[in-house]
Amino acid sequence: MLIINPTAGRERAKYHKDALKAQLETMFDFVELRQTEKAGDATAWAKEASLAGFHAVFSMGGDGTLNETINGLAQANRPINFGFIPLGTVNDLARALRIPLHPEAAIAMLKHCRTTKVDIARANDCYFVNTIAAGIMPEAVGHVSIEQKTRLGPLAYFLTGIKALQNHQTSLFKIETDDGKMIYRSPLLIAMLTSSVGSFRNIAPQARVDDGKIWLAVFKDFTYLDLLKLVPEFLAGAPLSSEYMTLMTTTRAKIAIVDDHPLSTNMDGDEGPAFPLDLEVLPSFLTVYVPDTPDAARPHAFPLNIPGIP
Ligand SMILES: Nc1ncnc2c1ncn2[C@@H]1O[C@H](COP(=O)(O)OP(=O)(O)OP(=O)(O)O)[C@@H](O)[C@H]1O
Repeated sequence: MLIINPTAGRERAKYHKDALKAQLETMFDFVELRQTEKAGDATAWAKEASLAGFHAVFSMGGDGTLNETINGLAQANRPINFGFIPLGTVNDLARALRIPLHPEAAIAMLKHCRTTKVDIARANDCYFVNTIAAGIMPEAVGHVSIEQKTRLGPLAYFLTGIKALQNHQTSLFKIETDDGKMIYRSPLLIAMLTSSVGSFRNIAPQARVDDGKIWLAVFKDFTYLDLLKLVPEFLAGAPLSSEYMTLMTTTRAKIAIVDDHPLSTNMDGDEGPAFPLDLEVLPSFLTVYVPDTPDAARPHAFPLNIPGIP
């Protein structure tokens, strides 16, 4: 089954859907193409395909479409292959798996592909494949406009987030992991499964898509001087030091907000479930089509995130 979001990535799917279907017809006996009409379609159809015993589900769209499709596969909980053609602004999973960010190249990649295992995680009754984040920064990036995304690419999220961090709004988080209970006051908390977060690789560069771990970063409050020092280093690809965050790994986490200030979450780029969060990794749940090169699951070496350059 091929699920396409015709509105994703500034409606670019129409230019690529025929080539993708034709490529898939060389790989499978039968390809059913469906185009989403609303939120929830990709989840329902991926689940339907999985329960019906389809060999594979492919999706073409941004991170929202990817997340919806994965939720359908997780709800069905059957063995099935998964492939995707990125059309969005950030495309963290594609970056982490070295799937080309240009649709034509990603379709061509399917001529010489293999499958690899990828972890997903459950957050309450939803699933994610990249990140779940909470704090002033993810709340702000939820309001980035299509114009900003078009003009600046992933930098639109970064600049909006940095601006928001200057508000110094923090929350008191109670975190229970494999290592025990902790309390942190923090402006930003990110749980990650891959090394690519908002297209950057500085937070948990060691994370592997199949390491069976949730990487949890709890940030310290940033002063103006911290930001001045940090931003150029961050943009140049330097890993973030423990001076600015506590980084831990776990297979489960329960996270609650202790103070009264309500906070929403952002999951794979869209609004996520509400606190308290119950996180659990599902190791190697997905079997994903990736380039047939030995280093396919390694991160890109290129550290700078220049809009339009993968
Ligand atoms: N036909 C449709 N019309 C409007 N919205 C749709 C339609 N089909 C799906 N959607 C919704 O569009 C949302 C956004 O899609 P997606 O994130 O894939 O694209 P995008 O916003 O262009 O990508 P990015 O955020 O990475 O730039 C999805 O979460 C989905 O619920």
